[in-house]
Amino acid sequence: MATSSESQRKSFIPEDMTVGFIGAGRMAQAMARGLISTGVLKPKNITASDTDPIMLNYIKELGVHITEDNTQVVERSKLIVIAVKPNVVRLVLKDISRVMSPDKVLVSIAAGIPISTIEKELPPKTRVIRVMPNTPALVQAAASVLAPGTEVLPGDSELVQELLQCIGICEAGSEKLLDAVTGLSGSGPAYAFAAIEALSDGGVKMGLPRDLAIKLAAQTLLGASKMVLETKKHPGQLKDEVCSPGGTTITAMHVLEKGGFRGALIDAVEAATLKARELGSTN
Ligand SMILES: NC(=O)C1=CN([C@@H]2O[C@H](COP(=O)(O)OP(=O)(O)OC[C@H]3O[C@@H](n4cnc5c(N)ncnc54)[C@H](O)[C@@H]3O)[C@@H](O)[C@H]2O)C=CC1
Ligand SMILES: O=C(O)[C@@H]1CCC=N1
Repeated sequence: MATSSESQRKSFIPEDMTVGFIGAGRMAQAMARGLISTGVLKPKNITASDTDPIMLNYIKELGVHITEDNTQVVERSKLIVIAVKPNVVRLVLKDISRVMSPDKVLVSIAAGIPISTIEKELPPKTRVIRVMPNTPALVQAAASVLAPGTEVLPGDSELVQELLQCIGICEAGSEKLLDAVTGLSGSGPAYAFAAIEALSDGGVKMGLPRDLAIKLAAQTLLGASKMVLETKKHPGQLKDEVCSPGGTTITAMHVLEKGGFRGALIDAVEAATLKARELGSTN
């Protein structure tokens, strides 16, 4: 139950909040669907643009306004989310620069693209916030980190954080963290999906039906994640609590160690982080 101080906490999201997505692909669809299903945004207050009519048709199913004109998204929205691939960001910013005004907030979710690059393409005083979310936004389980630009006003970061907290967790951080956030939680759902698939392959190999194996693998990752978040115990301690002396789990952990399981995950996060940095310097 919410405490009285929580229920009285000021909301930064106005009743008539309007949000626009430039690029109506996977992330825009996940975020729009997540925000609509929590009830925090009305579909009529969302506008999405894309150069691909097929993507526009998908997102239209949510009841949002669609357009092929990126400037219309800006004109119709208080908060504009840049959700195109990193190599298209500059082009889009040039496209919308003449209609951006200081009463709007621009959020970029593009991997690697620094705030300074975004601010340079837009009129002075443009309020920019860079965010790294992830696809579980679709089911209100996103992990996001935001970093404010140089021109944000009091309340801007809080507004974006509150919106993102409607679809998961959102931490405020500094920009220097964002490439590593990309390598860990931005790309991380793919690592987890691969783990679920591989675990279920193991189950199938040992005789389980595929659908049961996938369900058990997914629920096991979900349950383990909830235990880390809710018990606040160190994951190493929780791992130890599963490992009975001389038992099945420690035997399997030995196999994982020999296979370089932890090293592979550390390498994966490092590689994705370095790639995010590279995207920032080449785009
Ligand atoms: N997919 C993911 O898990 C995550 C992606 N991101 C970032 O989000 C951004 C979008 O990624 P996705 O949604 O995966 O890509 P996507 O390819 O699914 O969507 C991008 C959309 O932009 C459209 N587009 C291309 N040029 C355009 C233009 N000039 N004007 C308007 N729309 C245009 C494309 O047709 C496409 O539908 C990227 O910058 C990525 O780094 C961030 C976090 C997670
Ligand atoms: O793979 C990518 O580049 C994007 C950024 C984070 C997740 N997907």
